[in-house]
Amino acid sequence: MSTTAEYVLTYFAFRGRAEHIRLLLEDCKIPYRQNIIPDEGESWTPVKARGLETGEIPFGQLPVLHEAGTSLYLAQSGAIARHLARRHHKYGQNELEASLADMLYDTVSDIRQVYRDFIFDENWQAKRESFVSNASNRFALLEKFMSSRNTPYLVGQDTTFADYHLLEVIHIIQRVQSDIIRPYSWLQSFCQKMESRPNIAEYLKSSRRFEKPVPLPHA
Ligand SMILES: N[C@@H](CCC(=O)N[C@@H](CS)C(=O)NCC(=O)O)C(=O)O
Repeated sequence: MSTTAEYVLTYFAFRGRAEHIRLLLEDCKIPYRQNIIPDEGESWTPVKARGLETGEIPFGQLPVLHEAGTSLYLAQSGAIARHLARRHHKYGQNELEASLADMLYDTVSDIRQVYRDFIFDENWQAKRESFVSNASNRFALLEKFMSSRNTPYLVGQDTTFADYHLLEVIHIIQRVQSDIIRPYSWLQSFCQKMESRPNIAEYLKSSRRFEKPVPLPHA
């Protein structure tokens, strides 16, 4: 990571909603600095209050991306991913590809939401089977869509911001069910391609990568 950071990404000490942004930054070798808030409790409360006051955390939630040398403090993980994608050529080659990237990003967000609902459910143990079945059905639909398109990445020959989101969502769901994408050959080959991109492979092994998706013992 460069010391002359172009971007500062503020988030907590876990993967959460920042991870696909980190993956994009890392894959594109975009200089950035992480401003890590140790937890969502004691250390966060004063940071949030100050961030709301100064406008540096505009809606009191993280992640926030700050562009060095500007007054831009961008909240909302989807807006941040799209902003970086526009700036760094990860939004497809034309309007049609951009729209496909949007659709697929939102489709992946829906799968992530199913995962979130499951892990934050106090009866998560009882709901494990139905979660796995729901997630697998959603992956099956994505597999069918992608098999008919037959591109190496979601939109085409190169990655878009949607691909980093999908990789992370597969990774977090594999922690619940390690063979979740075994029936799906496109998804398997996608994962292999993403994980073997040199900058991603290096990042996944690095100390910059947080192990936990969220700070829950079962996640
Ligand atoms: N829609 C927002 C949701 C952001 C969000 O829920 N952030 C959580 C962490 S994942 C947060 O900041 N929680 C602390 C709080 O709300 O005080 C996004 O995608 O960025």
